[in-house]
Amino acid sequence: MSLPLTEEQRKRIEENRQKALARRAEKLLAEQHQKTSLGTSIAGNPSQAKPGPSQNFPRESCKPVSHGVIFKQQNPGSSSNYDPKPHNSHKQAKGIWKKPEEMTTACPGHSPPRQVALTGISPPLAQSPPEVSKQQPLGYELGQGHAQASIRSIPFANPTHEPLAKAKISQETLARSSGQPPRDVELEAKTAKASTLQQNTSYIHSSPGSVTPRPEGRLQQTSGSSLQKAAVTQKGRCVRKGDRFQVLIGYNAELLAVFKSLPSKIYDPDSKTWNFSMNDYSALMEAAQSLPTVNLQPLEWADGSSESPSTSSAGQASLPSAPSLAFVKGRCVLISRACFEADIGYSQDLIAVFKQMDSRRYDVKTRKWSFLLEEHNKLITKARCLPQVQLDPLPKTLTLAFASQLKKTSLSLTPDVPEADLSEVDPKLVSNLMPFQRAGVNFAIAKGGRLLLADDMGLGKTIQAICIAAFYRKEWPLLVVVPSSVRFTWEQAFLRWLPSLNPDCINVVVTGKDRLTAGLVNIVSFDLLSKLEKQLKTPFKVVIIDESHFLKNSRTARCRAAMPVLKVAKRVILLSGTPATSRPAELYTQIIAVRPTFFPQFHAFGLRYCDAKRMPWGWDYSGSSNLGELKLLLEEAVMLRRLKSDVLSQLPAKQRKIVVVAPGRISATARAALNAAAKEMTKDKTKQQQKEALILFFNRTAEAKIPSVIEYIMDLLESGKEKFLVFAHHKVVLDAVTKALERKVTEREDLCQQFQLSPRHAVAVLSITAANMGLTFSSADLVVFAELFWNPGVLIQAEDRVHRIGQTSSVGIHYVVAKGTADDYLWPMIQEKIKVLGEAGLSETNFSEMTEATDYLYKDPKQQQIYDLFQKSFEEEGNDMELLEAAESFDPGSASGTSGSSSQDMGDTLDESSLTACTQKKKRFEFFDNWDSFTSPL
Ligand SMILES: Nc1ncnc2c1ncn2[C@@H]1O[C@H](COP(=O)(O)OP(=O)(O)OP(=O)(O)O)[C@@H](O)[C@H]1O
Repeated sequence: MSLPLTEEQRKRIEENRQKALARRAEKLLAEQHQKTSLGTSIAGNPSQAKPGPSQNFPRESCKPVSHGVIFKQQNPGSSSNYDPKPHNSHKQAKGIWKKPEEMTTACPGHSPPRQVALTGISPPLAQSPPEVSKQQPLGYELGQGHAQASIRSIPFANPTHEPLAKAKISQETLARSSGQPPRDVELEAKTAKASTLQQNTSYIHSSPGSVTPRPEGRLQQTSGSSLQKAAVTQKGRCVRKGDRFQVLIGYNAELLAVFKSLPSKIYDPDSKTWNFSMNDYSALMEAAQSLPTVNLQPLEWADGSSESPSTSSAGQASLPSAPSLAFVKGRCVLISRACFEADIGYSQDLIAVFKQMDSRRYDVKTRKWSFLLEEHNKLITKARCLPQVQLDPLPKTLTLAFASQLKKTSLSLTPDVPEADLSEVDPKLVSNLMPFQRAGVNFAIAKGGRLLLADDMGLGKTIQAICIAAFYRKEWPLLVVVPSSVRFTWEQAFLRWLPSLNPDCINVVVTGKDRLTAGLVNIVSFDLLSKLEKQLKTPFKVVIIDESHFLKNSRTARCRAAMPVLKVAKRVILLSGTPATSRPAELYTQIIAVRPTFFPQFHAFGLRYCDAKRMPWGWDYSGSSNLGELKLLLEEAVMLRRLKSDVLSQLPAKQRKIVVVAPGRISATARAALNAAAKEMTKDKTKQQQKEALILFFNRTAEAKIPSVIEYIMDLLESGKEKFLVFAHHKVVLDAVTKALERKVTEREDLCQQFQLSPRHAVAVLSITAANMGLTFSSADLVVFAELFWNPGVLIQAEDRVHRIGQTSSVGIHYVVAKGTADDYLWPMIQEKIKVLGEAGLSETNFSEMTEATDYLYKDPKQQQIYDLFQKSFEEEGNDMELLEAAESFDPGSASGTSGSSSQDMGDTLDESSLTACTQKKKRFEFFDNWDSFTSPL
């Protein structure tokens, strides 16, 4: 418990205080003489008075960045606020600050900081606009003085709250510039004295006249050294209180007057303490420093560091004669293509500099100043002349990326992209490009063939990538790195869009023994690339990476294999609908793959965009910060992203895609079984025997496709496809997919770490025949058919579970087909039937025009025989049920492979009323793992 002061002690305190005040008044007077003579010339600085061309400022350019989310922000709150974390620490930032190359300019028009401060009609709060200054109750100058400046506290607008004796001349100078009358220093000194003696002020007093300091504010008896702040100093400290801070200190009348003058003051009668918003922090610390009887420790941060050495108790030791060491630091942040803002605390000197910028603009809401990029270097040069201010410039990467804006050569809000000359590219491809796809190709070519094409799913990244690569055809051989399950789909796309390309020139790498450079177009999976990369003697000049977010983790074998290839390539075309699924750190490898000179060190990127935090175990880069700026940088120099909603008018309602799965995934046993079944069909047999052979072939197809189907679904999940339906009709396929997804759900926690899978993932596994009607899944926009069905009407009905009223997006429909299986016959049969229906005006759908493999039809006579058998068998009345039953009961383990126990009700379609029952119906209708998310969009 603290003891009350004795009469003797109080007398001595008051004497010391009076002495200190007198010394300060003297010093201020002497100093102010000096200031007035220097300050007058600067006061007339015309740049300050004129409003500046801020009206010319492109308004929209300062709009916050909106659509096109490329990742989900983890801690959005951290992005815009002043960030006192390690990277901003005084020590570290100072290192940057002192860099010789950044100090080259000899500070044109350099004037001592105190002069700038005196001329500025700065508002009392860091980010207040000039107009506000007159209304603010706190009128003292928050000096950023250096060694000669000494204390420059200027009187309060409200004299009853003046905590300090004021220097008359300083006062006059400020009053002149702010249009206020000069004040009387002596009178104010008296007022200050009176206010100090107001012992009945209710603060943390227990009784009038007796100070009962809190433990933190225990009165101290000092040694009386001349270097000490005052004979008796009241110690206190600032502590965080939510987004505000609280001051823990004993009673001090002067400090109390300061408290009362701060706009954000709140007194908490319970704790008997005052708290303030962070906006008032610098002002309070500044004022507290100039009080000889107060020793206020700055806020402590989580890492135990103080905010600024200037506000440490050591910094106060030499008061009152020592200068204020207050230090404000902050950084420039890009807010649009054309402008940046200063994210920094209050400094009157700095505001004076801001006011010298012609393009200055003040945002009353954010309380931040912003400027055109062309004034960036000017502002930084001037700010560097202020010893108490550290305003970090935009990172070099940004100044390089926005060089044209910095040099004032372009102020447009969107980059100008010239039309590329595509006369050398196959006309079939060029004429089929949708307008936005053409714009994508133009963008890529304007960027020298290096970009991350991050269009939404299904917008045709493949056709654009092929077109971009074809533009650089003279630089081929081309390397295309893709997820394993889509290697053959890419082959089909090249065949479709580049008829000029000889099919033999396409090399799809299927095993670790194949050559990576055998073709003019070489298509390889990520995993095989890591095995074969050593084969590369001469580098590929043109490289496409599909699903480039597979490279997001630099420690994976995929990434380690691909990055060196990309580093030496001249053209790098990255494709991904989801370049990052959860955090900006995932973008780093893709950014440097496109622009190797950007952020050569990950740490610098992490500090700026990943909210990097130092932890006991190292740095944590899992957060996010400055996302608006990151988006601007990406859009300017790295990435092009359009959402479906942006280009919906150009898209068909349904986009069908045939996914040709790898024949290599079909096991030797399954292949043998398939071949045997196919042979049976061509033998001269009875109708019934032929039908049985067909059923067997059909069933073996299902079995053979299982690994490829599962691989494709897993790739979709890893590619960030969040919600989709999978249709199949063989029980074995439904079971296998269900099982694989169940495993995935169980493994989710591991997978979340491995692939950063979204918790929003939801997959519905449905039987084509049991769930093709009556249900609505319009919150999904992707349907995968793991198997084909001979009746296109049933397929279209199944497609329409997603494509129906309520669906506002274009729907992607992927048909998984495997060469050398029943799909070879089913697919052409479906196309044929659709065509007939279309001609009769019964169907609007044209499968063949909408899909890659238009020539997916085998014309050898034996195959024609099988095809005819398919047509016959599947068209005959009553055969549907027989085939379905066979599909349901197919047991791959059984010798014949044609039958098992015909168990469940087949072919029954579902309506809404039976929905609940169906969700229970195992193997027919499975959801992974969020049924509700399909019916009510997330
Ligand atoms: N201009 C076009 N003309 C005809 N078909 C097109 C065109 N653009 C895209 N398509 C078709 O749309 C479907 C989807 O295209 P693609 O697979 O390239 O999309 P994507 O952007 O790569 O999607 P994802 O991210 O899902 O892989 C394909 O079947 C493709 O052939």
